[in-house]
Amino acid sequence: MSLYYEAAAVLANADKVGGSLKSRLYKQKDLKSSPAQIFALVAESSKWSIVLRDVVEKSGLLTEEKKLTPVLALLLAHDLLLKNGIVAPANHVLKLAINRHKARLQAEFTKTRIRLGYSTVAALKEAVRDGALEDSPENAVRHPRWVRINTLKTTLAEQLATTFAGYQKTEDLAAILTASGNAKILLEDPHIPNLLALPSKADLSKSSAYTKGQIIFQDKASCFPAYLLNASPEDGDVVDGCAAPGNKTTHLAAICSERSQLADALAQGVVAFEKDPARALILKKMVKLASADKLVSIKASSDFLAAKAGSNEFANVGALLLDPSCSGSGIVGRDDIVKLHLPSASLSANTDRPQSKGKKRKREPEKETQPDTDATLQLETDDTAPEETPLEGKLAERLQALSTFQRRILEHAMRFPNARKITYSTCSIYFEENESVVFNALASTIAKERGWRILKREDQVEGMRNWKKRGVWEDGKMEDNLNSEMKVEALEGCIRCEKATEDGTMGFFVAAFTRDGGSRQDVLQMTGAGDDEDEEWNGFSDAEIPTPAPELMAQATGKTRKKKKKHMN
Ligand SMILES: C[S@@+](CC[C@H](N)C(=O)[O-])C[C@H]1O[C@@H](n2cnc3c(N)ncnc32)[C@H](O)[C@@H]1O
Repeated sequence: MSLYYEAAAVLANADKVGGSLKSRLYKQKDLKSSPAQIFALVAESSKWSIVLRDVVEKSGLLTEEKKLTPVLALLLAHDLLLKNGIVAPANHVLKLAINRHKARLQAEFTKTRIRLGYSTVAALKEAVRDGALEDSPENAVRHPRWVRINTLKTTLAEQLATTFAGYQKTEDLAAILTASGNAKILLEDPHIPNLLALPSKADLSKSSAYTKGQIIFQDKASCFPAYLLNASPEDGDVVDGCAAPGNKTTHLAAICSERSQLADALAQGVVAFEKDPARALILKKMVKLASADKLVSIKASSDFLAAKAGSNEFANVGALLLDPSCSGSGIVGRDDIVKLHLPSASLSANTDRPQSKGKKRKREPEKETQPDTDATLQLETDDTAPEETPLEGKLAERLQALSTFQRRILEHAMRFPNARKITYSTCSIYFEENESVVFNALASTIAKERGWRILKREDQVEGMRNWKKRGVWEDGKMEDNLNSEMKVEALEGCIRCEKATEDGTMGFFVAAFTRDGGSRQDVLQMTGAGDDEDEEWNGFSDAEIPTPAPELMAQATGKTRKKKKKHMN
């Protein structure tokens, strides 16, 4: 076997040896290539994969060379474009395949380099070496610094005239993505009101607007749920079921406050549940810093699943935002992993990536050498523990536990008798935690009894309606006895964000649910059955709860502000 086939097989974990890249390599006794050579190829290709993915896709290589898998294409493109060529005899099938596309690949490589803003190959190499293109917190190219203007304390106009005075406005996110950290350039987001994009290295943490809670660092995708929920004064109170550290809670409060001012109505209350006591403290600080404590009532150390939906306490709840614990797979990755951004055959040549609108993800026949159905293949480089369970097995079990919990949360929200709006979101890229939870919840007894349905794209607030990336379907992940028209409509209603793309977002998923009003008496009668079912739930492992981003913790644990009077209506 050639170096490339061997590397692809190790990545695919075809022999099911499990463990990290290094342990997989050193357990293979019959490798023709040296483990060090394979390791170097994989590690180097992984660093370049964010660039090479686009090059391979745009070249049309995968469409034309059916023998190549995404992993093989990436490894070969790496050696062809960045090394001294393919390590294989002249008539080797892989060498012949990649060499047929040499000119096109080189041209696409040049175009990608220029698009990324590097005038020379040496400059691009330096950026790749420094990890400047990766979707890490240090990312200089793919992830802007998103800044939400906290309208509970200030206005966009005020901030543009003060904190951002002298900044040049652009409508081109690419300009933000490629700007240096100290460039005074900003973009007013076209989808989310009161949201700005700045260069990723822009440091506003010492600005008075930040320390006063007038601006909040919040990823664009994370602003989708509160905006999509679109709660208005006539909806009554709003529940945030899984609230800490509180970004979405304070966003909700800001939206509710604005709407009530516009409607000249009393602002509705926001009830924020947080099960974890330590995180509830962070939530309290965040809410106070944002001056949301006038609207938000915090249920600290409270399990949302234990809330009696039919009780008088929640009789005025008309909308719920659910952002439960998830795998966090959409969040920026760790440093001790090799991460290959895989090209997709379906996105090859002349298609914008990624495009998933209501379509099945393509599974190529070479599935064997493509171990991960996601666009990114991640693998630890080193084993820190002697455990050797295959990663895929662990992941599948974890996803199963998470999706069961997430579905419980969502179905519990559907029991609130006067609720008419729900959003469900995760910062996960996995179908199991996203579309699968949505479809399973829609098929539940409670959803059918109460008439819950997905909020159609055409009925969503403008910015969300205009967002292009929608739900995806993955074959074989759940029973598919769905009416195809409804399935397409539901997927179209779901919203996805991908990380490390030109959109500048983290990996994220959100869907909204709605239902028409029924008689209040009817729905109250139904509530009893639902509450019994809730009691079976025995909680969820805290180990699954992702920790908040350091910047959030810093903001939350900063100086406390003067306490304002809290009230709920
Ligand atoms: C993904 S985080 C929420 C992030 C938050 N929405 C934000 O934007 O800042 C999930 C939170 O839900 C909490 N949680 C998990 N299960 C819960 C439950 N049953 N009831 C209340 N909170 C829960 C976790 O402790 C965690 O703080």
